[in-house]
Amino acid sequence: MTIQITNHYQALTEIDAIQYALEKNLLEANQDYTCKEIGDGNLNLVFHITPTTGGTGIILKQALPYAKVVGESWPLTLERAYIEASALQWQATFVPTLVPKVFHIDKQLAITVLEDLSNLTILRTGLLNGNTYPKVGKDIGTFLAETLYHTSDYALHPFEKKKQVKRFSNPELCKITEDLVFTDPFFDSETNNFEVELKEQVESIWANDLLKLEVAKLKKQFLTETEALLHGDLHTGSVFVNENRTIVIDPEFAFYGPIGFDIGQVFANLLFAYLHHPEKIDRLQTLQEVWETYYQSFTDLWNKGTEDPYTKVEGYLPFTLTKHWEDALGFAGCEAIRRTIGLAHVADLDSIKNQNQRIHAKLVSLKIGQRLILERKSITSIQELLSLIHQEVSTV
Ligand SMILES: Nc1ncnc2c1ncn2[C@@H]1O[C@H](COP(=O)(O)OP(=O)(O)O)[C@@H](O)[C@H]1O
Ligand SMILES: CSC[C@H]1O[C@H](OP(=O)(O)O)[C@H](O)[C@@H]1O
Repeated sequence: MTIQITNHYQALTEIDAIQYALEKNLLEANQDYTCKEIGDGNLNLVFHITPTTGGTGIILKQALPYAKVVGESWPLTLERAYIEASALQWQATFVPTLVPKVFHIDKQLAITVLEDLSNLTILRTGLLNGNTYPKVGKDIGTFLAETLYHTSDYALHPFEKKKQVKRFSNPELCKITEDLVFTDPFFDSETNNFEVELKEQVESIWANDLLKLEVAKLKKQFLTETEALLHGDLHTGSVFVNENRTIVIDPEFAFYGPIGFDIGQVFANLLFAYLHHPEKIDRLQTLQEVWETYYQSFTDLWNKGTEDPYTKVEGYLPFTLTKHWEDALGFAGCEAIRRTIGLAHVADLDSIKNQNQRIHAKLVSLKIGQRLILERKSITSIQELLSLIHQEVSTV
């Protein structure tokens, strides 16, 4: 079967993907290739095309016009593919070694052709398998500081910043987060999914108006603040690693939002890695390194000079970093709760085979999630955060 390369969208097959890449001169013509669809995410097709003789190939990622995890009943804009590719290209200007190379973009077919990273491991998988990655905390901290600072009002002229806010308007993907992270888990919604053993705890969340008021405030921030271009879905399944390299992939949820959202998602997903392997304290050391690197790198970028004269005013930098910290804790709390009882779970918790241990880990996640939301303004240091985590792991 061959595909006509037209302006009309069609979802590719594995054979189509090879032909497409050959026609676009993305592969050498005088070789044979094999192609496998390897997408394990919730939304897209990911084709891995390699020479039949072996070795590195290319990745062809194509958005489907619906959410793959649910099916055609959940239509989804194809424009997200272009947002993802554009975010990767912009991020590459700040952190070229921390994002995959983009070889080709096709807006009509919602295709992005990317560097093949299959010799690396998805961070979530590597951590679940018991591996440790000494560089990853610093690399993610650097990624966060560089991408968030350089796309913010601190670094950009206000005209340029507002142009970028428009360019990265991503309402359909934001709506997924608004529903799945901030709303559904806090109400008795159909999308929720949790074990019966969690019911009592879940119902106490649904009945807790004080908690819901704080989540409402966090959701409002997500809806309205345009601090920087966020990755928007920065969990450990969005990071490739080996001992030497860290590569952040999959920014299809990119949009202008509150800086603490990206940081908080990283915090929560490292917490899940720790809850899976509570004997592996390095997961929390990584979390600490993410924050400390972020703090130092953001400070250095700020001190080098910014667009806004107010950034020279004493107290403004600590005020800003305190806001990022408090927001990160609150957003981490929402992520902890939604990945435990909402629609999209994480393998870190779901794959714990022993039933008692799994339920314990999930109860801890729910408890920590609630405390981070409620106490985000009174947890003032990384040490306090780590003590809170240790306390909950040993007492629930
Ligand atoms: N550049 C790449 N190199 C190798 N494998 C990749 C690459 N990008 C994605 N993958 C594989 O495809 C999977 C899904 O990719 P991802 O971008 O997370 O898709 P989705 O947007 O559907 O979540 C990843 O978990 C990884 O296994
Ligand atoms: C219906 S999308 C659910 C969920 O999936 C996205 O994550 P992934 O990167 O695994 O595709 C995102 O976190 C959404 O909230």
